[in-house]
Amino acid sequence: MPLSATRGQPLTGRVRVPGDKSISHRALLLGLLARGETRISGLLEGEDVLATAAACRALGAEVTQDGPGAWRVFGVGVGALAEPREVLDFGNAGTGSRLMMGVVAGHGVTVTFDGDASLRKRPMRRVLDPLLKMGAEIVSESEGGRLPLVLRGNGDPLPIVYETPVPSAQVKSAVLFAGLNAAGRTTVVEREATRDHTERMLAHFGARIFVEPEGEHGRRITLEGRPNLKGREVEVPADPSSAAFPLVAALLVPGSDILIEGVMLNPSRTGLIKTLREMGASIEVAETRGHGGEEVADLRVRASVLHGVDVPAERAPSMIDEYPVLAVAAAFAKGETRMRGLAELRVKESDRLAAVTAGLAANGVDHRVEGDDLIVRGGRVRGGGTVETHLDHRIAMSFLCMGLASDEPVTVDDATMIATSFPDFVPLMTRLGASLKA
Ligand SMILES: O=C(O)C1=C[C@@H](OP(=O)(O)O)[C@@H](O)[C@H](O)C1
Ligand SMILES: C=C(OP(=O)(O)O)C(=O)O
Repeated sequence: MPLSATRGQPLTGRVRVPGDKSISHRALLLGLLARGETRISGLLEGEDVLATAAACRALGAEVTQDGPGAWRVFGVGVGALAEPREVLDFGNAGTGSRLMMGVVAGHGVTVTFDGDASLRKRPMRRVLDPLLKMGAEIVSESEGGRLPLVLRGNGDPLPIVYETPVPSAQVKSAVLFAGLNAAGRTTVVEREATRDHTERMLAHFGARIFVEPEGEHGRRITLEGRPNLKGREVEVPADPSSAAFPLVAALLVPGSDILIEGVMLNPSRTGLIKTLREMGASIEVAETRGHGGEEVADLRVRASVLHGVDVPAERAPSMIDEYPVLAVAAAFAKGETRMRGLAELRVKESDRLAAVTAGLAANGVDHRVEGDDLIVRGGRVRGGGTVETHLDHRIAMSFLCMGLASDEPVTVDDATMIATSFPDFVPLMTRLGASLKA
């Protein structure tokens, strides 16, 4: 399903983007692992999260939808998962599949994991390596530790101390979830702090978890095994990674002035806002308040003249999914933007470094890659190109934002994957005044 974006009127109005994807996956998983009822409001009903809901059902939870975003999970408790009869198909979702591998690894069940063509290409060894140390076994796997694979968990996993080799909240979370059923303390050390939603939610559900600083940018997280998790209420705040699209579009389309309501501002997720402000973006943060254990605020965004900046590598974990849309912003910024340390972009839903550079090239944007750095020379954007999305929602949405401000329209070859994380992207952007057409 191709989709094109055309330059038009300024974007105006007030919108609310859907619930945070990372928190939505975790709310369902903790619901499964807690005893009793977990009530979730604001759940992201994107395909990635719905796949996790189906997997939780297959492992024994009762998962029901009461209304839009309102879900209930009757969990089985740590140690009591049922062995699923069917293959767990996680579709496009790295987070759902990898976090669930952690859950399964700490239980005496054997589970087949699969996903779409994109997920089948993504590396799973980074998660499997620590899980094997904890006593899980790989019954079968595809080449290079990829899906489809069969994982046999261990009902008495070993508590380990694990230093993550790459900054990854998914790896950290998988180890902590496996450690839930271990008799003892599981510790994860990360040299660069990544999003901390798992830690916050484990504490919310009643686990004992301790977080200490480690080195200059890292953390040491220790979880006491075999907690008695109890069902809780979870309010999912609006996803800053989804807010990034209307936000950048409003900065780029002259005359725009929009308000994005209640966006989560967890510091482990706000690298994009910080960077855009350094570039000269007008982003006002108002009505800061608490919501579901997170800070949220309304963001007023006005069209701005941007200039290039140097984005340090240590900021990457706090904006890892936002580089495609930052590259689009950089294409319109005066001068050079250097984004450092983007190696992890190569193993997302697509090779995002390759997909972004191909999209920039197709639309006449001057850029180069040096090692793991992407350098974009911005200014006026010609547009007129067709961008291959490679089953990647963020590539699709980022380049549609480009087309809203470029001289010629920008087309993405396939917009279907947008439904994985932001099902109402097109109607929401259209309400703001964007011209998006099939
Ligand atoms: O834990 C999470 O919810 C996520 C962690 C990040 O992946 P990595 O752990 O691979 O960095 C991020 O890219 C992904 O969209 C969501
Ligand atoms: C990388 C992403 O998600 P996941 O790893 O869950 O597929 C993303 O949403 O940008």
